[in-house]
Amino acid sequence: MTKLSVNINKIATLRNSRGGNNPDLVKVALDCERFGAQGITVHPRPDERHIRYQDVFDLKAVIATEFNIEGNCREQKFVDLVLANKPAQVTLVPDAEGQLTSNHGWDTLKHADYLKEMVAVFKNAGIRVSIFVDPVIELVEGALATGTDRIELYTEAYASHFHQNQAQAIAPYVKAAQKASELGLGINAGHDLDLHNLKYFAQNIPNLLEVSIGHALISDALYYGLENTIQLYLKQLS
Ligand SMILES: CC(=O)[C@@H](O)[C@H](O)COP(=O)(O)O
Ligand SMILES: NCC(=O)COP(=O)(O)O
Repeated sequence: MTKLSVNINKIATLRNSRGGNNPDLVKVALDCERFGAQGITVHPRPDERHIRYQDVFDLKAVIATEFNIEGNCREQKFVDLVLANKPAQVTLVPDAEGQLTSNHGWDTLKHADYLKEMVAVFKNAGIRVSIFVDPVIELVEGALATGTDRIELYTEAYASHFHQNQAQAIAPYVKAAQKASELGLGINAGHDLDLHNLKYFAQNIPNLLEVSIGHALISDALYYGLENTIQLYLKQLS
């Protein structure tokens, strides 16, 4: 079964736009769980433009499903935040300073020693680790050498090519996932997954453990409502 983790960054973006507590991030997270989401994902960024560091503490205190914190482990503040909260999973993303959104995975070969060190820091604290990677066989092999439990396949390229040629768009992901499975790595995926492209992805990627979805899901909720939207996404995964 593939778990749906709802990324609630966009709820925090909306809240922050007026400075108050509407919408209430913690309430939305609890509602996502109540409506069937099997996890909550946040991706705090150093400028706290959406998720604030305090949000992570507030969420950790109440979340009953899987809590996944994504971010840049080169920021000491991020490392401290994760270690203080001990989520079920940390996803290491190589964010550049000030970037709009995540736009690449880790070069697990070039940064092998550094990643090995960071994976050990989190695993020693009992936190499952996932490394964000592009769908490239050599990078999946590089991930194995870091000691990570899982990889998260960066799906932007799949999503952007899906409407032109589905088979071509998914081909590198199938190969990367087959390699990961062969090596015993767990497989997550995310970025720009939506109601159009999710089913095909989930049907074609072997052993897909989890998808984290934010932007499209929260946008769809404007039309369908949050409860219906979560059900629609779960249906794509069933
Ligand atoms: C790693 C990933 O693909 C998502 O977490 C994405 O980066 C969301 O971050 P933003 O909401 O800041 O775009
Ligand atoms: N890890 C990907 C994620 O959490 C959500 O990305 P997106 O759906 O907002 O593109």
